Amino acid sequence: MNKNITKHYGLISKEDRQRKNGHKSKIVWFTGLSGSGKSTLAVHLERELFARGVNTYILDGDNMRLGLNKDLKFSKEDRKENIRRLSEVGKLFVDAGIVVLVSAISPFKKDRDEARKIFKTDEFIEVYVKCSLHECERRDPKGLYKKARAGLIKDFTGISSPYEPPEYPDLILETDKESIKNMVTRLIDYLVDNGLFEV
Ligand SMILES: Nc1ncnc2c1ncn2[C@@H]1O[C@H](COP(=O)(O)OS(=O)(=O)O)[C@@H](OP(=O)(O)O)[C@H]1O
Ligand SMILES: Nc1ncnc2c1ncn2[C@@H]1O[C@H](COP(=O)(O)OP(=O)(O)O)[C@@H](O)[C@H]1O
Repeated sequence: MNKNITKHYGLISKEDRQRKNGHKSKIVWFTGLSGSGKSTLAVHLERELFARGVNTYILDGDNMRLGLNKDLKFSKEDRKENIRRLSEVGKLFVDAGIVVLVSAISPFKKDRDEARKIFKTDEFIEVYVKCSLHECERRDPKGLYKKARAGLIKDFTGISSPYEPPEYPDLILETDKESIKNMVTRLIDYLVDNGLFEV
């Protein structure tokens, strides 16, 4: 921390923005294996929230790695930095009054816990997108498991790099057992029951 840096405060607060928007701002953090269904759930949840007048934005690991995070690879250190940046960008969105949906493998518990720490308790919702490796590999929507098994991708999560499941996620969605529609309904119910529209 540079002691010569001073924080500046605006005249409009996060709470002012939430009141104007008619909803709280939150970060919904989807974690799970590649192919578990994080992006699919995020886009379907966004559509349902949008239909209810909620201001949303998706931060997708893959997409962020095409821009802001293009200097990062998949070592443990780079994944840590990836998650740190996603959480910091997510915090800016939450400050701006948005419900931000993060879709990132985020395989390490410590990195997810660090991300959670920079938010208020009820702002950060960890969603474990649970799906067996066998099923993710069967889906293989981008053909990456096939490449990883052939040794063409190093440090591939689930194959040659670990995934640490969350111990106490706020929600568990089992995408090899439940329909997308049901899971999105559960997500919306969770958000509403936890005060999304109470501003
Ligand atoms: N080695 C390796 N391991 C895992 N994933 C890989 C790898 N190389 C490329 N990809 C593609 O990158 C996407 C994961 O990026 P993330 O930013 O979500 O990863 S992480 O949170 O930093 O672990 C991931 O996207 P999803 O399949 O949507 O999860 C893959 O498309
Ligand atoms: N119940 C389900 N929930 C989410 N995705 C599912 C489900 N059933 C099948 N799928 C499919 O699994 C794949 C998941 O891919 P994706 O959403 O890109 O995962 P991730 O973002 O975790 O890598 C998609 O092709 C999706 O259509």
